[in-house]
Amino acid sequence: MPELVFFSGTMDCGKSTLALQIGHNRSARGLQGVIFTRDDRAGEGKLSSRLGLVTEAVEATEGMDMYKYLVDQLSQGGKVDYVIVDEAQFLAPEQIDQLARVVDDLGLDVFAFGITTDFRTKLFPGSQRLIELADRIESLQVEALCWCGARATHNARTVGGEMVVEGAQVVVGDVNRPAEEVGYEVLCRRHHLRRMTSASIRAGALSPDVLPVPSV
Ligand SMILES: Nc1ncnc2c1ncn2[C@@H]1O[C@H](COP(=O)(O)OP(=O)(O)O)[C@@H](O)[C@H]1O
Ligand SMILES: Cc1cn([C@H]2C[C@H](O)[C@@H](COP(=O)(O)O)O2)c(=O)[nH]c1=O
Repeated sequence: MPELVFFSGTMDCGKSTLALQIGHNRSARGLQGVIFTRDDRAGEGKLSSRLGLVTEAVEATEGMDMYKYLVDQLSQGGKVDYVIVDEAQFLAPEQIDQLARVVDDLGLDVFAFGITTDFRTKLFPGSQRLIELADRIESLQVEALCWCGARATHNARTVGGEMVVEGAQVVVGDVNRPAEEVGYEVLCRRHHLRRMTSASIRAGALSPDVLPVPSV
């Protein structure tokens, strides 16, 4: 049975890498996929992983009918065996509905990848709809870690190392950016709720929340 699968996790947990691996393994067996993405850091029409791999993709622009796009491909004689969607959190809920129709009416597997919540711990509309409609939700096995060593579950936005909790929901960016830039850091819930980033911990020096460092 074809499925709509949502691979979700924090930033930097390997979602795009897995998307590329799934595409590679299928194309190695002669299957042809359509890869969609939206607002990838590498630029329009790219799906990129921090491991250095990048592939061409179809930019899922605002208002694009993804079901119609695939029907058009098929009716023009194109071969489509599966669909990959990266940065799926940025899609509109209607586009997730279109992806569900791709599974149900066109019989194609759809593998969607995205972060669940934004820097304020609120669901992205696209992710919310995926949680509502997906046949399966998968957490990635390689877990990103908070500075304290616990599993990172939330995404923080930082400016000058300080966590911010106000601003636009969508600001394309990356982890490990220079302090003066807008950046992101993955944190455990405890430290997200306390607004404790790695930079604020360094600035605050000794804190009971910092892992003990063994003396050499
Ligand atoms: N230099 C590196 N060596 C090994 N693994 C790395 C390196 N840089 C990044 N990674 C791996 O890549 C992961 C991020 O992959 P990526 O697919 O870009 O994440 P996501 O799409 O979830 O944001 C990191 O969690 C880490 O496991
Ligand atoms: C938390 C959060 C993230 N974003 C942006 C930042 C990145 O461009 C992407 C996530 O990409 P990744 O491959 O999963 O690292 O989302 C945002 O716009 N708003 C946010 O709140």
